[in-house]
Amino acid sequence: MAIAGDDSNHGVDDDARIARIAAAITVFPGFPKPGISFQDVTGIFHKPEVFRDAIGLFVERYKGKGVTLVAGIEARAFFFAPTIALELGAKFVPLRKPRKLPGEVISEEYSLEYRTDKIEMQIGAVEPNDRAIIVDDLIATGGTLSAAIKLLERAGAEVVECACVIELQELKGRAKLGKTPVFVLVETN
Ligand SMILES: O=P(O)(O)OC[C@H]1O[C@H](OP(=O)(O)OP(=O)(O)O)[C@H](O)[C@@H]1O
Ligand SMILES: Nc1ncnc2[nH]cnc12
Repeated sequence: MAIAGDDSNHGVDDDARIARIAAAITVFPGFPKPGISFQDVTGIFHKPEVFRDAIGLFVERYKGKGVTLVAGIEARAFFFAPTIALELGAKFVPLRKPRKLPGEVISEEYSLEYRTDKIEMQIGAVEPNDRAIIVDDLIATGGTLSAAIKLLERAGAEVVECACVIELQELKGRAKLGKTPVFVLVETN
């Protein structure tokens, strides 16, 4: 597993934090079905210092950038996104699987590595001047984040960037996200 390189802000302390995060990720070959090597982030939460490393790297990147909304995609982004939002003083907006959110919602369908799915968002959650980041644990084909960007933009928000812990580079998911940049901590195949 390679450690994601970044631009000028990337320091020795960042490398140490990213190395601890990479070491806490476990790969499960053949889960949830043959041919998939599942990248499991739950080990990050078994070590509070590593959880702090991950939250710190995201918060340091977005502090002072005028981010007003942090969206997180069900389910695994929910481990990270509310804490990042709290630290940034931004609102957290959950993007959920179908029929989980009450009230008026908008939805987007998408296909991913091993199935198709749909995500929904409550429309009252977003205001026209919101500057959003979208958090997820992992970008694979990019289908999920692409649908998430569409939801936020349909509701009038500006999506500043997507932020993920892991990128599966071989699947070239970033190419699906158009002009929206992606910041990742750990790159792998
Ligand atoms: O880039 P993509 O190909 O779209 O794949 C990435 C998405 O797949 C996983 O979620 P999943 O839909 O498996 O949901 P879960 O977190 O509920 O298991 C992962 O947490 C991302 O959200
Ligand atoms: N290989 C993978 N590991 C974990 N989550 C995923 N979502 C899509 N592909 C995945």
